[in-house]
Amino acid sequence: MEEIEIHHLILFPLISLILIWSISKWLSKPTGNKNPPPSPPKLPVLGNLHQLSSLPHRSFLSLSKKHGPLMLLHFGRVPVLVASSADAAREIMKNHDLSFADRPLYKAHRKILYDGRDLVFAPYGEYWRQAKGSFVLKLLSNKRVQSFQPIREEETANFVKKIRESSGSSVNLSRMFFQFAYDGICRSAFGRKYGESEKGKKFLMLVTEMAELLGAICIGEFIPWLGWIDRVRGFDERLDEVARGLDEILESVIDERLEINQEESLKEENGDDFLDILLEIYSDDNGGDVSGNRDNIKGIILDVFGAGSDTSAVVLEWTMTELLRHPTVMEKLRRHIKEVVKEKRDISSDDIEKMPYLRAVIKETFRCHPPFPLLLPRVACRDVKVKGYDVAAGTVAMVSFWAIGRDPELWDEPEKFRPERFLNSSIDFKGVDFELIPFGAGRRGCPAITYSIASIEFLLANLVAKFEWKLPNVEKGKDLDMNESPGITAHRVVPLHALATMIE
Ligand code: HEM
Repeated sequence: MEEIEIHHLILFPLISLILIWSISKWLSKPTGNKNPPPSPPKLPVLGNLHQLSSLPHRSFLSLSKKHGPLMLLHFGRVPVLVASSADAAREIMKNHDLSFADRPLYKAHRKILYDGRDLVFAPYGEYWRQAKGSFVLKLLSNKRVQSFQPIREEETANFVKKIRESSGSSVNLSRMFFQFAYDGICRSAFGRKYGESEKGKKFLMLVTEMAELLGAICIGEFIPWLGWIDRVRGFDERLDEVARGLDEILESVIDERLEINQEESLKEENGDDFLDILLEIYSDDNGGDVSGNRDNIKGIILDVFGAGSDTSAVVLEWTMTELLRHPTVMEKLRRHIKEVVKEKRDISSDDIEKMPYLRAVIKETFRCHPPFPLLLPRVACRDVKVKGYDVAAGTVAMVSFWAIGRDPELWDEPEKFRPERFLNSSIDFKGVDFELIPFGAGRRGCPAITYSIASIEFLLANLVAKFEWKLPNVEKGKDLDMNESPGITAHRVVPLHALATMIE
């Protein structure tokens, strides 16, 4: 009896080891590509996952220095093409845009974003085409962006008031920027802020969690037989909870709105926010009934919050960080704004158009601190040849704008924050110049450039023109912590605190 038990003790682990080794050999066998892009050596099962830190854009940059601007990694069983130069980005997002027009749809996206019935993660096809068309022409047309100017003005005035009231004491600018961006999105999407209500607080918490979950690495996605780890560590449960919580709130917001819209007089008062426009778009085919399209409406509203609030806050946070570290740039920007505004008390949106130095400061912030260091992933929907290399259908493509912004072949002294580099340059961030693509490019490019830039520039111009800014005592004399946090968007790891004094 004892002999048999000892036998089992040795035999079972041995067989398991042989099994794991064979499976890993099978999983990591070459894909049959004739001429794949250069790859760092990979481990069985893990592929190159062990070479990624919690900040993958930094790991990609150092790997690309060894393996080149177009390299093929493996996240478990998933091949991942990483582009780290403007030239390689152009190949993916322009020359082969159609071949890379899909996005990977992981478990988190499927659960939270209604199986990709949003826009950001919608599979490329007819549904995506229609949703993108509506987004560009109806939700975010130039006319619509202009119609939001009163919201921008009010929210900026609220911000300025809060800073004035806390004059002389240190404020947490990172938190304030996030609230500012979230309130602006809430008003554009729902026509009102839900901020102080129970529903509002819960929604904000869930939206924050959603961003975290959508950016998290879920091991089962790359190594399916390790999927149980996601269950054991509670990831799957959190996904279910967040998806359920968001859905309940959005359902109640839609019901409320449908009720209000039945009362014609109240509908007028409410005006056309994103929700009204989406209800109109998605009821066209059904003679006023949206019941079959509720998931599309909810998915797109979640895109607006997911893609909209965090990103603008990150740009504001890093721009103020760099201005505080570079007082001469801050002073030059202040003089520039004053020259345009002259003796007027209030800055108008027309004034902003005449401030090229403000635009240059924001471009330089994008270059140094892109909100999405790796943009958003794409997927090859067919086999494709990129710069002579064979890339198989199903390969995930990641464009490292983080690396492009630091490329010494493109930028003189890339490590320096110098907005002047954009003053006599035609380089813009609209997706044509691949040196500067914080909003991506091509058919899956961001549809909200004008909308985002309008509120970012308006707030910044006001903050710089109306206040003198300083770092709190504790930060003086030592440089700020410039590290970014892990996750899909790159926040400051340490929130930015600053002191403001009103300029009379
Ligand atoms: C500073 C602010 C923002 C930045 C830096 C940014 C950046 C990006 C990037 C990098 C992409 C992927 C592009 C690609 O694959 O080529 C994207 C897509 C997208 N963004 Fe933005 N975004 C911002 C604000 C917003 C806002 C405010 C909204 C909504 C109101 C929004 C909605 C979207 C949508 C719907 C897509 C998906 C487009 C598609 O897949 O066809 N973004 N954004």
